[in-house]
Amino acid sequence: MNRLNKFLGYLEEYSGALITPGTNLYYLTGISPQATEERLFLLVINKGGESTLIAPKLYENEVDWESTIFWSDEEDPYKLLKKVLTLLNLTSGRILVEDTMRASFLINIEKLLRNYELVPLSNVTREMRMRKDEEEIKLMKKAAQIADEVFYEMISRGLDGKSEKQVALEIEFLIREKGDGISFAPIVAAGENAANPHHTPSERKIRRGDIVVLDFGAKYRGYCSDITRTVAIGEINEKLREVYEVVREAQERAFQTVREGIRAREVDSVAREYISAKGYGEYFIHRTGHGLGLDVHEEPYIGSKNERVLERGMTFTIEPGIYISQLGGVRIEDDVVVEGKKGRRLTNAERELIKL
Ligand SMILES: CSCC[C@H](N)C(=O)N1CCC[C@H]1C(=O)O
Repeated sequence: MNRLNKFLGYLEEYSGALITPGTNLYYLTGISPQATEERLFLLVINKGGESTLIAPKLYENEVDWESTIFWSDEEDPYKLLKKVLTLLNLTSGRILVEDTMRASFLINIEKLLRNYELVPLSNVTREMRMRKDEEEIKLMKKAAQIADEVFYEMISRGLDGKSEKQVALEIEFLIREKGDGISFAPIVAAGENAANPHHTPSERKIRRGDIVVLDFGAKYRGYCSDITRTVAIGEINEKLREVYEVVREAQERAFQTVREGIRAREVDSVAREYISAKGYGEYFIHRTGHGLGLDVHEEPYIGSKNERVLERGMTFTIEPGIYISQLGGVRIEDDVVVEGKKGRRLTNAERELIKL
């Protein structure tokens, strides 16, 4: 059964859906147009499966959908939408709306949907997308392999003397060469900057004695990888060496607990309890991981409150970290898939501390 038909199966309590471009539209239809932020590009679908795509004329040669109305810059797309809603018998009820739809579109659309209750589309797609099939896992494995390769290429080139920004650019270039794009802007955080989990790469030069956090991911046919490795430039301070081993062991223990039937929060608590027992609990300031797929952050989140029971085919990261202001930080992250009684790592780059 194709994904759109499967989606229709979930629409019992809804009249239909309004879907703008993004990972849900791609997942359901394969349509993934670029640069649609400004002009309305909208798939309207009713629970019977009838649909019309309203798309800017700029995409005429690119988009191939059974029923499409192209609109030119001189036209008002909302007048077209009004007609389409009537044609598809979408006049009242509950309608699913893409969560990431721009407010400027939503404000205009709401005026046409006064009798509707708008419901986030993710209420349905979250459930569909959380369990990956074999084909999706193959694509994620490929995205993960690219991340591993880029890591090894970067450490063989060396980091000493380069700025964080330069390293981030090199990572991005390598990813774009090998895959389809980056999952997110690479994080390169050296020395004291490694204490900021989402550090923006700066002009700071990497030098001997630094610890360096490298966090990046590749996209392959839409699917993301996300890897973090922390390396040492020469000899690093003893405390950071200790912190590194605590994080490495916490990551390993959390990974070893992954299996079908366990709750997401239980994986989080294994990493968290270990780090706390070693005296660093207050420095582990984020969840242990997040689901990964077409989006770099999606369900299942591996956090202390998530009661979600893990199932075969779910994919997520395991990435505990310890961050100490003024000193630095360590994070080690792998992408993992649940395979029955155990998990399998999709990223496999060395986890022992690498000294460059
Ligand atoms: C999408 S930007 C952050 C990417 C990074 N790999 C990441 O997911 N995290 C870094 C700190 C924890 C974790 C997060 O939950 O943001």
